[in-house]
Amino acid sequence: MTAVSRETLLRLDMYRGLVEKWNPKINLVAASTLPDFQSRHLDDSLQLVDIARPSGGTWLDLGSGGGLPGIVVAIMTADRPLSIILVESDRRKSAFLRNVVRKLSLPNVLVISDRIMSIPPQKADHISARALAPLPQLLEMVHMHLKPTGTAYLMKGRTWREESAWTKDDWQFDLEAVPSRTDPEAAILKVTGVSHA
Ligand SMILES: C[S@@+](CC[C@H](N)C(=O)[O-])C[C@H]1O[C@@H](n2cnc3c(N)ncnc32)[C@H](O)[C@@H]1O
Repeated sequence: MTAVSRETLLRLDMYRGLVEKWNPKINLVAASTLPDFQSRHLDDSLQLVDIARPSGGTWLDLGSGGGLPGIVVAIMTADRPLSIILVESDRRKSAFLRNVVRKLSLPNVLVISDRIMSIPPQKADHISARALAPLPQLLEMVHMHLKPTGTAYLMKGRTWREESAWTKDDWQFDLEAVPSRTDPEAAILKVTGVSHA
């Protein structure tokens, strides 16, 4: 991670505290992963900001859950003209996300409590998704919500190669797989130019 301000570190710490506080009630992350929150969740999300280096426009995080990676992106880019939208269908998790946005005084973050395919097309410059769905379903969502010139960052585990093969008959897209810093079997799939085959 590049050098960050004291305010950013404070916000990351407050975020971790809120996840720890609410996790027993709403299961934001697997309880077994809480002791490793930094390496399993924060570092995993932080690498996305280094890869994408967003300077402005809109960032749409699909299926945000407890805010990974969306809240982390919002914390790291709070001084940039980037509008962030978190989409999460679970009402309790959306309420948690709104609470985090308020407590951390995060500017430019909107939480939409609805299903991804039920909201109007967002024409986003950047899309992220972590632990949400298999690649064919993610491409459907990305196709609906990404600008033609935008980039999606799909955080995938060890099955990403197989999942890419499942998409061949239905989708055309350009893909660059960036190896994950936190898991040697995982990758961040940088996807552009999504269209039906
Ligand atoms: C496995 S969790 C992952 C959450 C978070 N991205 C993370 O990595 O910790 C998937 C989340 O996506 C949400 N979700 C699943 N399908 C969705 C949909 N169609 N629209 C909106 N949210 C959805 C679920 O409610 C859940 O919170």
